[in-house]
Amino acid sequence: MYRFASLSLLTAATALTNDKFQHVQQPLFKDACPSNSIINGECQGLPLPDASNPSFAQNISQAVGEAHDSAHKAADIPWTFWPECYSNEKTTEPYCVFTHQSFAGGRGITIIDTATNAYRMLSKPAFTHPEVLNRVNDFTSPPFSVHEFPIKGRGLVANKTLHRGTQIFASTPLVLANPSSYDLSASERLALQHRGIATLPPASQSLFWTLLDHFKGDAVEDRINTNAFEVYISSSMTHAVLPEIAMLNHDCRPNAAYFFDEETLSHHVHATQTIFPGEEITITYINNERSRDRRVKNLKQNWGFECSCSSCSAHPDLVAESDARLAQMEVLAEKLGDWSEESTATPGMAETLVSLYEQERLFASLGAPYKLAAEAYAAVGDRWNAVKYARLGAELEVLDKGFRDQGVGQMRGMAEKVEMSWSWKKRVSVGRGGCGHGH
Ligand SMILES: C[S@@+](CC[C@H](N)C(=O)[O-])C[C@H]1O[C@@H](n2cnc3c(N)ncnc32)[C@H](O)[C@@H]1O
Repeated sequence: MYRFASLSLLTAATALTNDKFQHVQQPLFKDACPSNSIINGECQGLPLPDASNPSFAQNISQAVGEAHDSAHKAADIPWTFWPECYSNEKTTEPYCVFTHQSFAGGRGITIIDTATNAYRMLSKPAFTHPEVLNRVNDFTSPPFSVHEFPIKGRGLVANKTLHRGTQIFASTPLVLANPSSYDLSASERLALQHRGIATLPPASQSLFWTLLDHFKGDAVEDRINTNAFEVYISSSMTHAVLPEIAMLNHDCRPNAAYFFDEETLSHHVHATQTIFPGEEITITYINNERSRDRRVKNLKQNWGFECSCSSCSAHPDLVAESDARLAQMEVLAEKLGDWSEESTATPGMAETLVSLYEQERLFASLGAPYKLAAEAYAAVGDRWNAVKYARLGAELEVLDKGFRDQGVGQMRGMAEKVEMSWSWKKRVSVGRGGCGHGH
């Protein structure tokens, strides 16, 4: 019997308090009181940061309450708790834990990163213009319910019809953790992670503890590793834990796509095809334009699970047909991407490529073949088909790459003024037949 529950009704595990994690670092400034730490004649134990060039004391562990008081007393610290920081000979800058409890209307965020990166994030509209998050983290009437599946565990199931382009939800991360913090010793890294979770607002801590811990290692680190997504902020890759999107299971033929918007620090999930009530909403964790064996291996190696989606578990005869189509797609994409004089690419090839994606049910990935088709038609001067595919390409790519993506902008520009696009009549020449309709 399947069990349905709304996301907000998920049982929350008891949040760990910071006390549960015993940290044994000795304070470096044990008996000293730095001159800029004396407030109202009282020593705060840690030097105050200069907001424009913050430098926090390292390798000191304060109790959570103490860290809160220190941050509260300091006039120029934007964080709710005084950051705990560690460094060693491998790190170029200390790694700290920065928690901001009022971020995103009180959902809070904890950032495990260098002060340089954390303050860079702090300058994003997500912090400076909180109203940009007004429509984010709204789960009052979600278009899905949580459902327990055999083998793969919990997943999200649509409770109403979702059409292509419908936003399913948008949310901000609870944790942003720079993977370079692995340069710290395990005890220091875990100290930052545990402090990060223990200092989130209680409701967000509870959400964190509902997450799956696939690898059964340290309770916090395991939940981060099982559920984190790689995102880029100011060109720097970091791991984002988003508890709602972490409920979405993988499918090699997904019906939803997501992107991370680094300005608003928010993750957006949209339907890429019609999803009917009762259908599971799925995303992909990997590149699906690979053979079945490569996909299965990738999921096992990087995510640690045996893929149970329909295209992973299909009959070997069907797998062979699918793999043959995927191989044909690779050849066609390569030919269409050849802009040399010797290129044999035609709009017909682009139509075949689009059709192969559809036959493979790779609807969420159609943006790429649409773009190639738009360029192939533009290259022979076929305005209307070029515009048709440029619009379709922009529409789908935006769901996967975001509103600010350069490629999306290019497709929009092409749909607007195809004659100005770089590929316009690129494959029309006397030597190529010159009739304006390709080969
Ligand atoms: C981000 S979580 C997804 C939510 C998870 N099912 C839960 O109960 O919290 C990723 C984990 O879900 C499971 N999973 C996701 N997609 C799967 C699939 N297609 N087949 C088998 N297991 C899957 C794996 O255990 C994987 O490590």
